[in-house]
Amino acid sequence: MRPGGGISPSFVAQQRIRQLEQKLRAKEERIVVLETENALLHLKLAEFRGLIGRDTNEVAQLNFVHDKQQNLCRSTSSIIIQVYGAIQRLKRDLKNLHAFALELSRDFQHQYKNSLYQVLTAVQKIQLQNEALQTFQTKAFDLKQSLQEVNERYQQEKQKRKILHNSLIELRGNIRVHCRIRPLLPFDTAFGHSVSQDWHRKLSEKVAHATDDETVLVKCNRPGHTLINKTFQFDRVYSAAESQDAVFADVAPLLTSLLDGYNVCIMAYGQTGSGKTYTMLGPQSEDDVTLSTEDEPELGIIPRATEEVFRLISEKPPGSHWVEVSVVEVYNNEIFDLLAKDSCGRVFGVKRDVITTKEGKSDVPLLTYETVENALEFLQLVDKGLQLRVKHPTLVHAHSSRSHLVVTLTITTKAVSADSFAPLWTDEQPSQKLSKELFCTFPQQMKDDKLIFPSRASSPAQFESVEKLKHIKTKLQLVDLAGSECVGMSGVTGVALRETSFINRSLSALSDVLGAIAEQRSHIPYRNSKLTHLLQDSIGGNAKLLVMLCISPCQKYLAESLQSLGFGTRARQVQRGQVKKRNLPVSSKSK
Ligand SMILES: Nc1ncnc2c1ncn2[C@@H]1O[C@H](COP(=O)(O)OP(=O)(O)OP(=O)(O)O)[C@@H](O)[C@H]1O
Repeated sequence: MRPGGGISPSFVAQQRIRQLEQKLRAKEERIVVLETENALLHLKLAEFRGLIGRDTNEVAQLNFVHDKQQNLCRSTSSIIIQVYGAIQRLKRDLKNLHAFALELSRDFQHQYKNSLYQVLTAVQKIQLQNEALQTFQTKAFDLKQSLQEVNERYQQEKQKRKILHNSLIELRGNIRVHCRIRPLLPFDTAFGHSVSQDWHRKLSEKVAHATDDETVLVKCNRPGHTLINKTFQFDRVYSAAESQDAVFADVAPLLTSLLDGYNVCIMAYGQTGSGKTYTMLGPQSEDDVTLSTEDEPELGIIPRATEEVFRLISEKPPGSHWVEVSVVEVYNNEIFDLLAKDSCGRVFGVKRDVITTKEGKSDVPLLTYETVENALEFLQLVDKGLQLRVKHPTLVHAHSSRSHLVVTLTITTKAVSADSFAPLWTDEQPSQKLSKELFCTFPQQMKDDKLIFPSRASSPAQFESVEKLKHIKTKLQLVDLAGSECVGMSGVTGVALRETSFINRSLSALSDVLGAIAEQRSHIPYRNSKLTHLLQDSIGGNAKLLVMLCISPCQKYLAESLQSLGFGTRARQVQRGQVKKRNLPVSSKSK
């Protein structure tokens, strides 16, 4: 301190120095502390560095792991994204599916309802139908019963019809004569130059007329004689205008008799060129004898009758009837089989003979019979036969048939036990129907011929053997006779004259047979000619004969026409007796 009390500068400086020194010491202490702390920190730093060194590895490892995890994370998240996408899609699909399922379910329910409704409607319908069915069944039963009654009545009526039909035919006569006057044709007016105009006119004049359905008027105006009108009565007379249809309409009922068990013969008689072949077969052209079904309205009796026979058979039980055909010509009193074939299958006329069997029937041994199923097959066969038929030109016309043509249809009917049919039509076997049919058709024969067997055939085989036992045969003989003529008119000489002589002789034998039948002579001279011998079963007491007289209308043929009308009148006088049905069943082999 400074005397006077004031503080010297040195003191202050000292003070200051001391303070500074104190500060310095404090700083140094602080430095020591800090250095210590620094050393400690270095230590710690070293320690930490060591630690850091270790941690760096760990960090590297961790980094590696981290990277890996990050990679994993990345791939996982892409998978997650994919899975998410898939889930989204799945969700969408599921949603669609659900919607679809809902739709389906709605549809199903709708359909189910519809089906249920339909089933219910169907059930209702079925119930209604069942009721209707029951009503129908009741009605059917009633109808069945009335049908049965109607059937029974039908059978009775059928029997009555047959009886009436046959009575009618019998009333008309078992030998019926029809007369057909053909139109005037160009060859009727063809004369040589030697004939004067006057004669020409006279000879062409029409002298035969149909005055009504049963009468022929002939104006006989012969030179040097007074005019006489002659009338002839027949069962039916056809004028020139009448068609083949009209002619056949009167023939057809005879065919019903054929299936009723009678032999039937239809023959055309008349002079050369009078229309016999036209009436029996139909028109035939110059060089073709073919029977054509195309020209139907013109077809003659033979094709029409065959058609009708097959139609009638079609109404019978199937297989109960069959038809065989033979075609023969009688030429110069010899029989020729026109269906016989040579080894190459060609047809050629083979001479045959006619005999009388033990049963008194006529038979032609070795004659060819062809089974036919229909009219067409028949026509084809007849056509073949016709190609062989002998024809020569005469003064009357160019295609005169010089032989008698006999076409025979043999109808065989199976005869079976009559007691083998059931009482009802329904549920019966065809064979039973057949036996019933046969019993209705041939009641008398089946009884007379003891075709009713003691007991019902118990097995089909037995029945079959029974069926094979008996056959009933009936014959339809269709005859186109050769022309009856005066030798002068036909203008023939030599071989042709001999033919004409044979023709006339056989026609005269036919007339004699009809005359003997008319006079009820005990002996009928069937065997006087091959023609009558051949036709024996179809003319006479047990058969129905239709003679179709064919007449040329003009004066030129007056003599021949009168001769034919005389023949017809004689045939018509044959006593009209009861005809017996054929009652002898014959074995199928005897032909
Ligand atoms: N009703 C008729 N209508 C039309 N033409 C007919 C008639 N009748 C016969 N004819 C014709 O007269 C000609 C002679 O007839 P057809 O050949 O049938 O006589 P035919 O009596 O059989 O003679 P033949 O005995 O000489 O064989 C034939 O051309 C035939 O077509």
